[in-house]
Amino acid sequence: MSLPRYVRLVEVGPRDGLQNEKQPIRVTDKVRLVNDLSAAGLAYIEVGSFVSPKWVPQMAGSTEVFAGIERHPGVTYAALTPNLKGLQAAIDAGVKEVAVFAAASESFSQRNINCSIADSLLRFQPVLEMAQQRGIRVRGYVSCVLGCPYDGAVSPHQVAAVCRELHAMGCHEISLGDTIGVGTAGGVRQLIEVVGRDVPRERLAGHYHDTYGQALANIYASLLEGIAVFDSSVAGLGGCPYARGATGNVASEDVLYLLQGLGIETGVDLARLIDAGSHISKVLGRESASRVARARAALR
Ligand SMILES: CC(C)(COP(=O)([O-])OP(=O)([O-])OC[C@H]1O[C@@H](n2cnc3c(N)ncnc32)[C@H](O)[C@@H]1OP(=O)([O-])[O-])[C@@H](O)C(=O)NCCC(=O)NCCSC(=O)C[C@@](C)(O)CC(=O)[O-]
Repeated sequence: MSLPRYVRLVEVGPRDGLQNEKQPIRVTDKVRLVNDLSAAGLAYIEVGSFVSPKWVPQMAGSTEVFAGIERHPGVTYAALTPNLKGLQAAIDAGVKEVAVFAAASESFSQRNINCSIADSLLRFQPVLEMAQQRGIRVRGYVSCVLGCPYDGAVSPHQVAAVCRELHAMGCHEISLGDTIGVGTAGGVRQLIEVVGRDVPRERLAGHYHDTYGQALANIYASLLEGIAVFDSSVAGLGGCPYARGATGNVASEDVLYLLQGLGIETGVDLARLIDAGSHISKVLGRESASRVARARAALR
């Protein structure tokens, strides 16, 4: 299969990246990050999530973040909403695209959203219905598509079953989450081959954490399988609060460098993206996890 000419990058740094931070991060710093990312040309930014503050305290200020950001035409500013309460808060904050999040493994589902996979799908049904009535698009996530921190191996058929349900419910896109970054290129190709029988490949996205250093290889493998949407996190921010030892998503700068090398368009400016990552890394008091950002910094 030939490579796509254009790839859409879904920037998840402000949400997936920051949700795991223990230190308080000011709303103004989160707002600055989102604005820097849209200035860099990212057309899809996951700004925050409307979840229980007892479960993920760092996302508690999402309403304030949405109120503070500049909203540019053509840019999607999205949020996670696990239930109707979350959706209502997102609507009140003027959010136009939300995401529901399921898992392919039972234990992760219980730890992350306190219910079974089947119950989570039942809970998402009214979220999808209300969102559709309000003209809000819904993305679906499936976690642990290549392995679970509690249950171990996860079969592609388990993943396909959850993806099929989310797609049938009306999710316009399903993001395949390698939550603990254990996947390899071979496993990714097999996964897409199986899931692609139930959900068209143009409706799938890759969401790869870099815990085992495989994320870029997994993206390349996905490109070869016809996937053209990837989630990534500026400066490689992140980790998952319900997956011990998980690192951040693959760094957006590194993905962009890969795609530029393949001649694939994204609309994102690498220098401005590196600046955005450098600023938030300073705020957090640590070095960027992006290899490209570090290499460029060493040249200065
Ligand atoms: C789903 C629940 C709420 C169930 O949690 P629960 O305790 O079963 O829910 P509940 O309905 O019994 O409510 C308990 C309390 O939470 C409140 N509550 C209930 N809902 C909300 C809401 N939306 N916003 C704010 N508050 C809420 C509710 O009002 C109540 O408050 P109380 O009466 O005790 O004061 C909880 O488990 C939760 O919030 N989980 C979120 C976990 C999370 O955000 N994880 C990270 C995102 S997933 C991820 O990162 C993976 C991904 C997507 O990136 C892909 C990958 O890499 O795998």
